[in-house]
Amino acid sequence: MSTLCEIRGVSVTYGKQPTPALRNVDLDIFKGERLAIIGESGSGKSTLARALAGLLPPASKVTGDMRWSMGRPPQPGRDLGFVFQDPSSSLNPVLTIGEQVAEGAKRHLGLTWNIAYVRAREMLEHVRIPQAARAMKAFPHQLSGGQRQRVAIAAALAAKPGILIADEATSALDMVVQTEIVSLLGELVREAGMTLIFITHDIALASGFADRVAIFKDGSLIEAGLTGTVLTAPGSAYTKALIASHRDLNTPPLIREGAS
Ligand SMILES: Nc1ncnc2c1ncn2[C@@H]1O[C@H](COP(=O)(O)OP(=O)(O)OP(=O)(O)O)[C@@H](O)[C@H]1O
Repeated sequence: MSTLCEIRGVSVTYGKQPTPALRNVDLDIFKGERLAIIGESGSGKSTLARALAGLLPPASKVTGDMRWSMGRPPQPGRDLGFVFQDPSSSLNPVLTIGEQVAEGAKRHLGLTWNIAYVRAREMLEHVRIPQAARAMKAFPHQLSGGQRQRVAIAAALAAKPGILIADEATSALDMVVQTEIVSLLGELVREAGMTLIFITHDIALASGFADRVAIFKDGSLIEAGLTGTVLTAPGSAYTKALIASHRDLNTPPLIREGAS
């Protein structure tokens, strides 16, 4: 696989904060992979996502290099789609579902409203919103949380970006809907050949579908590698503890006997 982005020595400090939120991170992101960024709350996962998307607040200080294969940072919305934990934060409450999904396609692909509207409906069908034609005319509050997240995914993908960042995109959903959305995301990125950066605090969820995992703690990258390798032979006591904390009676094993 070729490299999409080489992150080298990247540190991020917000405003006047005394300590950096991200410290000296070295990580490669490969084209077309599903990479899970895993860590507990405050470990710097969202900071890394915002740094990759160029969406850090203006007062933050970034040092180090992010070398993109296309020779420039991706343009949010066009080259890179973002799905957040709370779809309400990315969906406009006073626009219909159809208008907001069409908006990205219109703006970034230069489509007319009519064509963008057709594309929006195709996208809603693609993310399996029931009765897509009807949903086009609905407002966000008229849909369930899982359906709103499907709409947010459709909006993020409307301009056909090559990269999708899902930042705790399923954390607010119940287990069944969470599993459906994760498998939908996996399927969509695979068929479009996109790169997925999946940010989560849940190592069990990530282990189900990520090609590689990167474990963060207190702003530092602890280790990164193929999912099976990191889970079967973790290189740090912290990763071992994270894995162990998921081995309880309510959680299925991360690695099944005999799985490769
Ligand atoms: N805009 C901001 N201004 C100041 N500090 C911030 C800002 N955003 C995040 N931080 C701090 O940076 C550190 C890393 O936060 P970040 O949101 O990246 O972690 P995270 O792993 O994504 O956690 P969570 O899952 O809770 O969002 C935390 O200490 C947080 O308080």
